[in-house]
Amino acid sequence: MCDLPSEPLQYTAIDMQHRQLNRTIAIATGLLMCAVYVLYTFHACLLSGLHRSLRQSPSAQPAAGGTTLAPTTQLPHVRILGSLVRIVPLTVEDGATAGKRPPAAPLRLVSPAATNTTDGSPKYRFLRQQGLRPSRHLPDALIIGVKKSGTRALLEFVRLHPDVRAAGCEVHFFDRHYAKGLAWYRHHMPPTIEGQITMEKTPSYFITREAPRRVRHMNPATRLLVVVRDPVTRAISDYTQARSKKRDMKRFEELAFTNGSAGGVVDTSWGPVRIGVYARYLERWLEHFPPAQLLFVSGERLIADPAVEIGRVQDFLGLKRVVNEKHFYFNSTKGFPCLLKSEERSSPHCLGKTKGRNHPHIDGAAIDRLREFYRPFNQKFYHLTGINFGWP
Ligand SMILES: Nc1ncnc2c1ncn2[C@@H]1O[C@H](COP(=O)(O)OS(=O)(=O)O)[C@@H](OP(=O)(O)O)[C@H]1O
Repeated sequence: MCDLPSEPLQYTAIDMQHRQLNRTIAIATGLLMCAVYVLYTFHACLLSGLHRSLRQSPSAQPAAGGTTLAPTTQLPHVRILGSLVRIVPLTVEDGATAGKRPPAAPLRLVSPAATNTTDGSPKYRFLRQQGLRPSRHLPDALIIGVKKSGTRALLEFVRLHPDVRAAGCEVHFFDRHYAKGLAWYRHHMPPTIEGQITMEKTPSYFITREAPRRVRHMNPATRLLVVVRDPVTRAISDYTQARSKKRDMKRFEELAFTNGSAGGVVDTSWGPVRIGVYARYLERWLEHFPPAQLLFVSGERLIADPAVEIGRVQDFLGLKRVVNEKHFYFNSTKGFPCLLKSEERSSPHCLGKTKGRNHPHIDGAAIDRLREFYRPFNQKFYHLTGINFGWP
């Protein structure tokens, strides 16, 4: 056990009293600060609640309607296709609540021939919420042909334009389904909003005898796009497609010439050969449409320089040049221009595998003979169109 001096013992007792006092003061200060904080928070809540109820009071509501949305005048406006559009929050669903909204003025003058879409996809719901009423219209422009010349590429490229909407598949109205009537045809068109043009492509229209008259009957102002390609490569492409469906097909040379070889007469009754006599079909179209209503697109240039051809197409359709070289890249594996993105896909992609097939080897003499056969028809076609396509 150790002995401690008495003075140090006395000092420790005083020190403990001081410490006790300090602790009491610290606790009291803490309590005071808490009380001040609680009072402040309560006050702030009270003020913001008052402010909210003032904003929701009837005098602050828009005159028409009585919607729970912010007053109409406070909604942001944006310009879409040259029209001022009120932006309504997307969270408001169609139905009872939306029905209370003040009616938005339709921006499209819907023609009596148009059918309102019932498409419930988010895109159209969004447009309806903006007061835009998408509706289906008969085509303003048609890609009428020519089969295997690049018609799909042309359609996919031109529909990159935001003001173009196109039927995805070939509708075959003017050749196979004409009896079903224009209402049937219109129903196959995509919904559009004001300022957008409707397009469709069916390459067999070009060679359908009744098609020019029927298209004119639908609308004499219809713009017609014709993609053309060297008729010899077109014939081989046509044959390649047919052969892909029928494995035991005869060789190209056997079908293209009456005696089965290049030494014989060109068999113009065979579809792949006959279709390449473009001038013959064009003359029929020119009986019903003025030349200014037709645009001829080079299938070769559509591959070599798609932006240039699409530039011409946009001008012809009266569209701003939006689709340009920035939309394309050349895919060296495929050997064709492909798209960086499209309406359907946001990643780079090429046309399907049925476009840009490998062609079978065709005897050189057969090709020469076919070139010779087409030459006068090509000249006539150049004369009718005023364009020298430069086919060999
Ligand atoms: N970018 C691009 N990608 C792939 N293919 C392209 C492209 N541009 C033009 N082409 C050429 O289009 C040819 C097919 O023509 P169509 O689309 O008119 O064919 S169809 O009539 O609709 O069946 C197709 O013919 P084939 O090469 O014989 O397959 C192509 O040569």
